[in-house]
Amino acid sequence: MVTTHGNPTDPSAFMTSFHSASEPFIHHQATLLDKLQTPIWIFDIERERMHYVNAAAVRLWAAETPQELYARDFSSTMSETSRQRLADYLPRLARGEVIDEHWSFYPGGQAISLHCRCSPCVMDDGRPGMLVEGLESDISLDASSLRALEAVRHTPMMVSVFDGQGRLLVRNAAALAARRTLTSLDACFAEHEVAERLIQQLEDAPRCSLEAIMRVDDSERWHHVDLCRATDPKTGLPMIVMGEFDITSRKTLETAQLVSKRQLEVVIEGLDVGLLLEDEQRRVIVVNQAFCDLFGIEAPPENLVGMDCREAAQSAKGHFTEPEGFVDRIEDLLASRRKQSRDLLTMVDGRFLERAYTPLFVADEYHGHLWVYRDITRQRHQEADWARKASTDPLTGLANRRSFDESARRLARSVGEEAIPAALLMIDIDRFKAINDTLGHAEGDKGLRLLADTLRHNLRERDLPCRTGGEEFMVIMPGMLPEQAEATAWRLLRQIAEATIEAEELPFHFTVSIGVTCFKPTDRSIEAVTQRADAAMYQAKHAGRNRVAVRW
Ligand SMILES: Nc1nc2c(ncn2[C@@H]2O[C@H](COP(=O)(O)OP(=O)(O)OP(=O)(O)O)[C@@H](O)[C@H]2O)c(=O)[nH]1
Repeated sequence: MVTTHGNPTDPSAFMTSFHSASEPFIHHQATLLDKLQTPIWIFDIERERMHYVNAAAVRLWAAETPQELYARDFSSTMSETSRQRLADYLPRLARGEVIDEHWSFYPGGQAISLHCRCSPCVMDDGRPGMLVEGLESDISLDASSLRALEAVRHTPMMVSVFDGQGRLLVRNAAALAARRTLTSLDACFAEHEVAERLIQQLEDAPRCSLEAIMRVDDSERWHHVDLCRATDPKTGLPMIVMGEFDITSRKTLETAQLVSKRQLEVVIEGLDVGLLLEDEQRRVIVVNQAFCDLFGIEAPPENLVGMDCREAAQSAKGHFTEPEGFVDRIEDLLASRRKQSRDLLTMVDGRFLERAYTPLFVADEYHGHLWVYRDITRQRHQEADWARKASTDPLTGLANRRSFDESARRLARSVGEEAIPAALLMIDIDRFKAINDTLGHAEGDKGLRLLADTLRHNLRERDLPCRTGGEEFMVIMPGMLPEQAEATAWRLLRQIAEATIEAEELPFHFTVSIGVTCFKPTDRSIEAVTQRADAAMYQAKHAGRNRVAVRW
């Protein structure tokens, strides 16, 4: 009927012996197999059918006769894990491998764990079959032990058992699937000497756990590894039981998080803005070096983590020109919570800080707030410089036409609203063309600068002298009554006439004509007042120059 061969690595030899055997001898062999106490059977894995079963094996399935088992449809009763195990066997048996594993049987409710040696064989129709010998029969286990055994067998955790020296004794399906070939504990670890260290460690402690890079069939993976010391119940020899599960995805995620956290720290440290992150209790979560530098804090930023920001604000308020305003504004912003905002802070040492407040919400839940402080002193100075340049005449340094227009408009408005007096002078150099033509343009410029200096040094602080055209100047005089304005005009006229310009060839003098007027509440525009000043100035020109004329 069926024959197995002695050398499982050579299935063809088995076929030869089968065909050369005589019928009676085979029959005799079958009878002999029934006499054995060792359960033996041949299973057709592909069809999930029993192909042969000896008398000792029949009882494992609680059957009365072999025929009963030959007729049985195992596919309907077989568990998915058992089917998977058998499917794994197929290629291994085809390679001629002999597989030693435990299987559980439940004849009549009794639990039996049997050490099965599974060898390849060829069945009558030439297809591959699996010959099983139950090597240790009748190991009766109580139900809970068996359940534990089954759990170990089917768990996705990789369970391997080694002897005291780390040589592999047995392992479950998951451990087998991870590493097809394995002989020692040492071969499990990617790093050398880890196994040796762990074996030593287990001499002092009953168990240990670690996360390690492990070698599996095709690659290296991160595993969580639990090792414990045990004793073989049969031999009394020490054993090491290792349980492993794959944590590669978690480790990859952790590494990515670690990298991005570090990157974030580097970015925060690299920022030249002071950054302070507070939690909802107003405790420091993150602060950078730039923040410490801005406030002259000598301690390293990490020392500030956990600090109470309310107290810190109180002790920092002295840095600001408006200390109470600094603290009150913080409280206002925190009370508003949802609004982002920017403030300008002026420091007592002359610096300007811009402070940005950003409340932090995660999924609509308030998680504290971020303060970003930026030193904008240079920017402010630059802006002031640009503004000054935009409103200053480069030759004389006096306010230019644009600045004159703005100031005159402002003054005209307040004269209209508050009825305060204000005067305007228009000053024009007499016969300036002749100066340019005879002495040259550069000498003419000296005359313009001298006139500017004379105005700058002989007017009140609140008066605004402007160069509004080539050789035309205006003076805005807030609070000045008409007669005072006229007197001032005559004084200036004399001072200008007396001034000497140190020219290259010969020192020279020049005179000016001045028109005087005042701002009136009835003026509809600044053009109205400038036209009056202009008319007065031309009046002075026509009257012979070097004089003051008024037009009220
Ligand atoms: N050097 C110099 N001359 C200027 C500048 N801007 C205007 N001028 C000159 O100022 C002169 C103005 O001449 P005019 O408008 O004819 O009047 P004026 O010669 O002063 O005679 P009156 O105003 O009638 O007394 C012109 O020669 C211009 O070239 C400047 O920035 N520098």
